[in-house]
Amino acid sequence: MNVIECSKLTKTYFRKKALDQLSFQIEADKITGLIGRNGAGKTTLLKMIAGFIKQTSGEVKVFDERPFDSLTVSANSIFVDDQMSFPPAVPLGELLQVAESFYPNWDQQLAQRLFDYFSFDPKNYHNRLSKGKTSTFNAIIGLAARTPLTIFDEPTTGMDASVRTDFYRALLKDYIAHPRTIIISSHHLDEIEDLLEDVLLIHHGQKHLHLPISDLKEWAIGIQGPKVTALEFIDGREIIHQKMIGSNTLYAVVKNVFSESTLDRARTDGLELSAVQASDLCVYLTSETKGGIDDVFDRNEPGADD
Ligand SMILES: Nc1ncnc2c1ncn2[C@@H]1O[C@H](COP(=O)(O)OP(=O)(O)OP(=O)(O)O)[C@@H](O)[C@H]1O
Repeated sequence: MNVIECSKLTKTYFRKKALDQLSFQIEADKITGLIGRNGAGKTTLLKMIAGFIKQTSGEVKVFDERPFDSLTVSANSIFVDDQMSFPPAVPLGELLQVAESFYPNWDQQLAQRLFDYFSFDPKNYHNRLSKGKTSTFNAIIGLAARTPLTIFDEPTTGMDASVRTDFYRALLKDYIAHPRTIIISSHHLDEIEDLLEDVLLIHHGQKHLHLPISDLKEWAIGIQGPKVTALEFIDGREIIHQKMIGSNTLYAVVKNVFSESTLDRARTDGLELSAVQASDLCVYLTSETKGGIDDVFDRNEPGADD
């Protein structure tokens, strides 16, 4: 069963397309990573799924309903980000109690254990928390709510490395015990790839790839060797990424559509073949063609050559 179905979903802000004809489905009880560069449209998409904003055109269905203003969707989902707001006068300890009345599947014991583990003071207030602590508290709410659809938009903003690791581990453990549909957006696929079943990669508001993480790991292949041999081997293929190593060795990434015998021949010809990390592949696929950061510094001053 699909929990989310998007068809030609488009969102335009002041004539600029934040989402452009996005079509995909997300099955129930899967963890999907929504990956994309800054401004790719991740938050816009997630807010539309949560029913916070309306599309310009196309269709989005969540639990078979249009999510905007849908009671079903709001009762069965939670949207966790660093902007979550809570009543400012209610201390954190009481917020956990109040949350219980909002979410039918709320696990008070889990919430309290995580609250204590991360050393929250029940008498403190949400608007006095540091950035990382705010994200951690919000993540606790998101986990303990156990809503059928849980949306985490960059949930680890501000968390330090060990808290991020703990959070992802808690998420995985709770998901295994209580499977539900989870979408988690991030720029850092490497941090979350062990959690994920599927990856949805978006770029400039468009779907780039939507596939199981296991397929993504085999989607491309790295080819390294003498420049002429490597170029001959990948002739006619779309080069996703390339760099020279020294003056004569080329490393190139291309889509892995080769047969085993073709790959064997490449090895015999002296080419080294390697897997491409899923996170690196996403970076290559969404890189902007404006050179590297070094070009900003290496470029001559305007008019210097005049
Ligand atoms: N309320 C708004 N008004 C105008 N433009 C907006 C608004 N919200 C988002 N945008 C634009 O839509 C595009 C997508 O933004 P969005 O926040 O969805 O991207 P994102 O992938 O979540 O980015 P990031 O990773 O930086 O958080 C951007 O160009 C952004 O400037």
